[in-house]
Amino acid sequence: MTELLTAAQMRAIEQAAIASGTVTGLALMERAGAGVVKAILAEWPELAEGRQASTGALPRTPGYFRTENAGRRALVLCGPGNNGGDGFVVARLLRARGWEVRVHLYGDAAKLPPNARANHDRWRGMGDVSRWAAASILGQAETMAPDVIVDAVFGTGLTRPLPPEVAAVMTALPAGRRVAVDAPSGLCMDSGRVLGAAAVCATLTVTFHAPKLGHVLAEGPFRCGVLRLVDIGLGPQDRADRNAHAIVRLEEGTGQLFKDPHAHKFDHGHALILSGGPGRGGAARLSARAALRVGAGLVTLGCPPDAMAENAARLDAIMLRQVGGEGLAQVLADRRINALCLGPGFGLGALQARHVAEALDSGRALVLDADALTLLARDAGLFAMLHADCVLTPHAGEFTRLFPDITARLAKPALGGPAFSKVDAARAAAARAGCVVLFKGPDTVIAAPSGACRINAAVYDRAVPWLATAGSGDVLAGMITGLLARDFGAFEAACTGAWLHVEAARSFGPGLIAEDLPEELPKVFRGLRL
Ligand SMILES: NC(=O)C1=CN([C@@H]2O[C@H](COP(=O)(O)OP(=O)(O)OC[C@H]3O[C@@H](n4cnc5c(N)ncnc54)[C@H](OP(=O)(O)O)[C@@H]3O)[C@@H](O)[C@H]2O)[C@@H](O)CC1
Ligand SMILES: [K+]
Repeated sequence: MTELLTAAQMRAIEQAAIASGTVTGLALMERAGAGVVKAILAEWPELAEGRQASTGALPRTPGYFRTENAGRRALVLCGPGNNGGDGFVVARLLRARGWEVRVHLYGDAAKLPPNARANHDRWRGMGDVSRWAAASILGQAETMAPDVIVDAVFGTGLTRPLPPEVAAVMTALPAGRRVAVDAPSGLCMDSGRVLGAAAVCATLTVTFHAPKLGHVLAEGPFRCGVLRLVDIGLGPQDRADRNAHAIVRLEEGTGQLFKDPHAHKFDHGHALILSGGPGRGGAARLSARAALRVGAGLVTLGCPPDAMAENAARLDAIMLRQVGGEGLAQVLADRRINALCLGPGFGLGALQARHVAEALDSGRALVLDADALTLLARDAGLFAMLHADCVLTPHAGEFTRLFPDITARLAKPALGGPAFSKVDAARAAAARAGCVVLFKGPDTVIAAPSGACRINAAVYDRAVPWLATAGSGDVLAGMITGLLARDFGAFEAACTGAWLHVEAARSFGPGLIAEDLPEELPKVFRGLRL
């Protein structure tokens, strides 16, 4: 499973590898720069040919420079750290392919760190380095009409907003192929947030060894454009941090979705979904359908007496039970009911609050979504009843209601790195609630009170904008409830449910409505060869 690293973890990995003597910092930098050039040519294969190649009029280039890319032009912007060092490598390798390359340095060459300085000096044997001047860089970007602009100003070492003279350039770069080395300058790699107000909008970002949190969180995907990962030879043994909970993983697994062919339906659990009153049952029915499709052995919808007729007319495989003022005790006397879902279309009255309290008191595994989250936010007593087998599934608005102080930290302008991130927010919320928190979005973050954390990233080629549709959250709550019924632990149920939810949406494609999601699960399962 892919690990998402913080900038500090990446630095520790590099330092450990260098300290072990297996590789030098200079070799890593060379591989990084070479990886960027390779990624550029893979992304835009037309650049591997000279501009005039089709006319046969290739200009002659002196010395050992190859001419296959003659006429291609790059503007390389380097910064004061090792990201700049990568930029000098890129400049040299492009020049060696016959490109015309112009290099600008923000900072003082004499103060570059040793490896960056070495590559600066190697480049100086081939070409000039201009001092940073916003007007002249932008002028050159206009007149030179570069095929590629390389942003090697700041990478994982960014600690504060871009200086004004850098921001002036980075926010005014012409449209075209803008390649960010490791990170679009201005973007915090721990949070995906822009430090201050300015950052590059890249068309291609090439990063090394492992993606960083900032590539998938918040503004990261928008700023990075296409993300490519380059192996620079740091093996899996070069782990920064052996504390598993410090590592955030990208959710890409399927948990234990296989079913034992000899098992009985009761072996797959019995989920109870509570519904609201008449005319409000659609959301809970969606949840119930998702719980059944994800593999719960039995699913019962519980609803008030006056909603029985409506639900009876709409349900077949899903069983129906009346749950009214008498409370949940009678229903929960059936010990086979092992997972509950409260919230979708539920209502916000005193009776619903009592049902939430009873559900929590029962100690059963449960998902609290939608209205149940609002009830929790209103009542500290209810909130205090949360336990380790609960999953909260807030979207941003519900998260704010539940954890206003944590949202306030997330909303505060990010002026220094590492900036407070959605991962930090979800972890803080899970620790406070004492249960699993699934903080929704294209960058859904799932955190457990232990600190374990995964991101279900529906970004880049996994983006599913059509998942933002009415009822989609109800389906997610139902999928997680069904997995809880199947005896998944709360954290695994939330992670696997979130993953399946996106996979179902990807499988169906544009035009999706919430009803389609549960119906798409069989196809997703077939793809997994279950
Ligand atoms: N280590 C390795 O072996 C390898 C590293 N690799 C590459 O190195 C990159 C990380 O390098 P890095 O740590 O030197 O950080 P980088 O992003 O270049 O910037 C640091 C400099 O910027 C400065 N600075 C920060 N913010 C600023 C601001 N707003 N305004 C002005 N200045 C600011 C900061 O100064 P300071 O904060 O100390 O004052 C410092 O001088 C990584 O992204 C990858 O590309 C690869 O080659 C693989 C091998
Ligand atoms: K950069």
